[in-house]
Amino acid sequence: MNDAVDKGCETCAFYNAAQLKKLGINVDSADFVVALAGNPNTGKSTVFNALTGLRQHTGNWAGKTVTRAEGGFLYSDKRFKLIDLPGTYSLLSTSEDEEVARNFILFGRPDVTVIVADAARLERNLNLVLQVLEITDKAVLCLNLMDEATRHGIKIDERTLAKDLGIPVVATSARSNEGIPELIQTIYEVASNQIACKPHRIKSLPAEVDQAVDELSKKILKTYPDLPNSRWVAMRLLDGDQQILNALKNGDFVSTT
Ligand SMILES: Nc1nc2c(ncn2[C@@H]2O[C@H](COP(=O)(O)OP(=O)(O)OP(=O)(O)O)[C@@H](O)[C@H]2O)c(=O)[nH]1
Ligand SMILES: [Mg+2]
Repeated sequence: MNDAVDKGCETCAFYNAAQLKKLGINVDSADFVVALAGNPNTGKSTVFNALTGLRQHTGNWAGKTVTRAEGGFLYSDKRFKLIDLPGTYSLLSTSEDEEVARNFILFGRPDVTVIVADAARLERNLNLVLQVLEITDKAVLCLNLMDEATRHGIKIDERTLAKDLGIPVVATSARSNEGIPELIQTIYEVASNQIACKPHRIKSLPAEVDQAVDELSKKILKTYPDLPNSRWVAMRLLDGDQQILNALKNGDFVSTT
């Protein structure tokens, strides 16, 4: 299909092309795949439109009633494919929307996941941010609706937030295009590994649970050595997550070169 596949390029989207195809995304013409996640009504589609302009189309996720929008943009000679995920408050897969969003981040392994958060209601948005960071290590927090936050007298220390979360934070007011050029530049830098993310992960588990997660995680890594989130997968298995169990059985975690 492409040279990159033959070379087994581990840094670009082609590496995972077959898995993405299974999820209904054709990445034949993309260098990087970017997912847009976030709580409902945080401006994901507005950010998506600002990034992709008219280069987009919509359909449904395979076998689901959930709509899917995908589009693209070109930056620094690289082609970015963007997927607008359904808005969710969590990734525990208790609804079709959550299942779609989680499966895409987990099995589609986008090069970058942009989490769009409402800057005026940051605290309630952080739950999803932390869940996404348990699954993927390449992410950008887009603090959208900054104009609304400012109007309410809310100030956010973006630097400290970025340091605490371990990922870059970009403030935007997507409706008026503010911050969008900075967001594009940051997506590019994370995709091309110029910015290294060190996402915050839960560390304070009770000792026994921690040990069980550790042991199971090591076993998972033996079978799937390139899995970036084996501890998260181990935690879900210990929690009796049937979907994750099935995914392990079906080999959905294998990157398909
Ligand atoms: N003031 C202001 N309004 C915004 C901004 N971004 C988006 N909006 C508005 O917020 C509303 C929701 O935006 P959407 O882009 O549909 O949000 P969404 O996250 O895609 O929503 P769902 O897909 O339903 O989860 C719309 O009325 C937008 O015009 C912004 O930066 N500032
Ligand atoms: Mg939307």
